[in-house]
Amino acid sequence: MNSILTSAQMRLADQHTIEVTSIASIDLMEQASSAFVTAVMQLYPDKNTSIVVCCGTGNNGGDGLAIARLLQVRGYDAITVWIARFNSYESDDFAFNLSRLYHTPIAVTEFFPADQLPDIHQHVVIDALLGSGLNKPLEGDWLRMAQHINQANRQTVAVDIPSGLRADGAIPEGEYTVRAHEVVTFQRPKLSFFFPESANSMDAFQVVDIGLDEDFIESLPSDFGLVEAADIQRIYRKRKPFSHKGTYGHALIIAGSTDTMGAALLSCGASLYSGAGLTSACIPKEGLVALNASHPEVMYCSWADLPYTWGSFDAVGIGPGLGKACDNLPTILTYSSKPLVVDADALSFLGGKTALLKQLPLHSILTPHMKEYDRLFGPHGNWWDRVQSAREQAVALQAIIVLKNRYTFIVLPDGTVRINPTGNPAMASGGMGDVLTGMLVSFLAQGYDPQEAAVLACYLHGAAGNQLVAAGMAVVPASRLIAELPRAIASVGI
Ligand SMILES: NC(=O)C1=CN([C@@H]2O[C@H](COP(=O)(O)OP(=O)(O)OC[C@H]3O[C@@H](n4cnc5c(N)ncnc54)[C@H](OP(=O)(O)O)[C@@H]3O)[C@@H](O)[C@H]2O)[C@H](O)CC1
Ligand SMILES: [K+]
Repeated sequence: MNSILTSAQMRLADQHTIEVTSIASIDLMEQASSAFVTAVMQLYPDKNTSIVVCCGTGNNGGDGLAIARLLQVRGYDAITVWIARFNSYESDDFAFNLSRLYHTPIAVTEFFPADQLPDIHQHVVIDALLGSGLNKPLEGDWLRMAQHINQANRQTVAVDIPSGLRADGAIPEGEYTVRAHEVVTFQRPKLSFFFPESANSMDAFQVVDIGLDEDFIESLPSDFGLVEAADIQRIYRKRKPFSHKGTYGHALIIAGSTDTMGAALLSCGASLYSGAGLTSACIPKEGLVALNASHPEVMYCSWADLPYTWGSFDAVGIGPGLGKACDNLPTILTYSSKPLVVDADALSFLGGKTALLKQLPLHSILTPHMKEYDRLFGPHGNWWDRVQSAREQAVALQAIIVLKNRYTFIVLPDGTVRINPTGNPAMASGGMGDVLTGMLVSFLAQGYDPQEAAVLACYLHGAAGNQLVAAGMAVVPASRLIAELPRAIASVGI
């Protein structure tokens, strides 16, 4: 897992690296700028590409100056530098890099408050106005400069972070930032990149290694970690020789109603294709023909039989398309406790029912999307507040809250958050949540502990979608995703 640092911690890592490795801060800036330039050269290999580097006067601007020089050294001839001299501040490394720039043929123009800004006719804008040192919203000349860059509508690449975007904390609605097509960020992604509000500021990001001390970074306490393929390799247990269906557990999906049987079928299919030894469906009887036709391997269990068969299940998922049958949830919670996944209608049913929420088995997995989350725990004005609230709720309920989004936040009972990196917009369609629920139940039934099951299911769900996109699919329907799950699992280990 890659821990994600606050901007204050990033500064610490910066200082620590300078002290321990005795690298001078100007050389660290050079390393960062060089890594940025390598990324830009891949994005725009044509050395005739005209580029304007817009610099502030702090270290983000210092990076910008070094980037301009290094681009020129590597053969890019159409480089222009703009400097925003909107206050008297200059960092030492900015000043040093400016003196170096004067030994190059690069044209430098300085802009002072209220100066008119010329049209941007270059193909690419490199945004090095403000970085992780941002401490207030853009206003005055800074705001005008950011608007000018955005209005030019050029390919924009931000250094470390789009100017005006905060690295962590709530992103207020309507906060103005430079809008970057690509962010080349240093050493670690910034926390705000994973929050939906950042979509106004950037399309994509890539992380470049600038040589900060990794051991030190990983030793810093962090509440947020980015799940990596290595975590999945560590969690996933290969199927054993001489194993049989009993080895991989019995999953029960309680889902579906007359009008929403599809949700139940998707969950059952996902459980099956994620490797549960047995999957049973507690669905209305009128769904049986469809169940047998779509997943003949899945067994049927009636509501009436549930109290008697309950002991045979290793994990239970409840909610997809369940509708009015959610009224049975309080009764189900009186049965012996089992690893439980609560989704969709069952989550809405639990909204405001604090006593019932507290009756959920320890380390149950709740899988709300934004609206379901707010129905459960009250409205939230932004994603930062929602995630902070989920951290409190996960601790209070000793539950795992899988807050679904482009980057799903897996909030653990100790209040820490794992961010899932996999998934893509081709997967943005109905039924994906039902698939995730089936996967979660399947992994619980197979004996993964709830935290492992949550990380594994979220990662492989997105990985399957990524595989289909890589294979040429522009849209990934949920039923197609199910069929891809075995291949996503195989990519971890057979
Ligand atoms: N470890 C690393 O990741 C490295 C990062 N590098 C680069 O350094 C920047 C961070 O540089 P820093 O000098 O700390 O800060 P900025 O350049 O982002 O900002 C400079 C000053 O700007 C002022 N400020 C803050 N907010 C605003 C605003 N809204 N409007 C105007 N001015 C603003 C603030 O000064 P004040 O006096 O106003 O408080 C800042 O100090 C990082 O992003 C990387 O690009 C290194 O190059 C390598 C190591
Ligand atoms: K920037």
